[in-house]
Amino acid sequence: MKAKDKAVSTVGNPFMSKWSGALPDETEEETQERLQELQEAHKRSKEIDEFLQEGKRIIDQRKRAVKILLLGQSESGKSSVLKNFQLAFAPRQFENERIVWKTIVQLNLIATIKIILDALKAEWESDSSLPRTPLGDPLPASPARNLRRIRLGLSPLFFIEANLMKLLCPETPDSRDVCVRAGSGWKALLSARRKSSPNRGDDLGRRRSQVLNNENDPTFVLAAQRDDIISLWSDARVQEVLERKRLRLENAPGFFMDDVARIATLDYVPTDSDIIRARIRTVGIEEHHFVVEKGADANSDVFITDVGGSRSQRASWVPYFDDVQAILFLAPLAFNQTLEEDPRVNRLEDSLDLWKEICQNKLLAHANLILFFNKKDVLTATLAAGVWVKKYVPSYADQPNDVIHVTKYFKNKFRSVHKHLSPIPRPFMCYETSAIDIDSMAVLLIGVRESILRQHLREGDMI
Ligand SMILES: Nc1nc2c(ncn2[C@@H]2O[C@H](COP(=O)(O)OP(=O)(O)OP(=O)(O)O)[C@@H](O)[C@H]2O)c(=O)[nH]1
Ligand SMILES: [Mg+2]
Repeated sequence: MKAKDKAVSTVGNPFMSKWSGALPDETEEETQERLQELQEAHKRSKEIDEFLQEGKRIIDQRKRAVKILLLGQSESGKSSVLKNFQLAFAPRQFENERIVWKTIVQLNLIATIKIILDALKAEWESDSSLPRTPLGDPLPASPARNLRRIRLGLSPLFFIEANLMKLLCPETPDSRDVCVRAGSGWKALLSARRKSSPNRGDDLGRRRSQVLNNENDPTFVLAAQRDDIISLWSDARVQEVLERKRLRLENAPGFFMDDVARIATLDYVPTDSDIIRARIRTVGIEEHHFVVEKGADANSDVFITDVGGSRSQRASWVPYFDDVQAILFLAPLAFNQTLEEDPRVNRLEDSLDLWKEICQNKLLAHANLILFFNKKDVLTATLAAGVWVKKYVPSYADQPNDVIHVTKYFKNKFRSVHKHLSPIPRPFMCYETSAIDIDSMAVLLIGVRESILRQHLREGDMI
């Protein structure tokens, strides 16, 4: 073959175009060989450039990654803040999980219905003082009979609930709340309900095929009993019983009784607000990763670790203190509430004690601590209902019983702990939040992420 037949292309290679001419004393064949080598060297150099570019991109992405640990007592709002993060930064991922939350909202609704029916049963069916019919029914029969009819109609729901709870929380199927063990694949389990069943032989596959079963779907029974549920909740006698028993269900997490007309339908799809308000107790520790989907920081990573906040779970937080840039500590200003796991302990006192432990923990000496005084809406409603802070916190004495003064009082307590117990000085960052206010949370979380990132980059001397 003649040398010019295999002439090497010089297009796109600056060296080649410069050196493509023949050198003195060089045969045409030698010229072509030299050009071939140059071409290969250029290709390798391009590959190295691309490799370095990719490496730089990955390092940049890592540098812009934000790692957050959510801490706080149970029901403080950690998982709700996590959902707000997802909604603000990864709305497509949030959208994909919408179907999962349908079942959780339904389970929350069923749990409340059960509480109401149990309260009524105790009130209306165990009254031995009521005269009885020859068949043993108490008289007057109408409320009790009506209640029994409603309960009968709803009874399939309780089987479904029990089945779902067994599948979702196999370790604590009798728990009052829906609780899910971190890493158990519960989202995959529920999202598969309306998809075809993947034929997996493992535990998740087996549980999936059980959940996939239409008999485990509360939608049909809820839709069929919708009117009864609505009339149950709007019945003045029912409200009177709940009031007398001090069952303030409206203030409980996962309360959806005011939304039954919308939720108990065949085509119900949870809204963003439903999802944020849905209650699931976290058991264990779950690490979440999502990629920012839009904006200047698109494609950067966010890692959020969510923990179970009840007292028995707090010892398991420690291994996660190692590799964290910032801690978001949730402290609801629930001055008049007690812990569910220990009703002798005031929630706010517990939050302050926990805050002390976190502030003085040497492993966390360099972590940014960001305090969220959460459930501000609940505080506002509690004070508006005329509940006096000094009744629960005597040291508050006769200071004004309004949101501004109460918040300031507790903020000062948390600030003082932070100042005196932090092993090394660090700024006190604190925000008043209501995790159910999605729009305000989005604005706040964008700012919080930005400030964590800036601090992280500054510490690493990267800006
Ligand atoms: N009204 C109101 N409800 C809130 C707020 N923040 C959270 N909640 C609700 O409170 C309940 C508990 O919130 P979660 O986020 O599950 O609490 P958590 O801290 O993750 O609790 P554990 O998983 O048990 O540790 C949920 O039903 C939330 O919707 C808030 O600011 N206002
Ligand atoms: Mg949680």
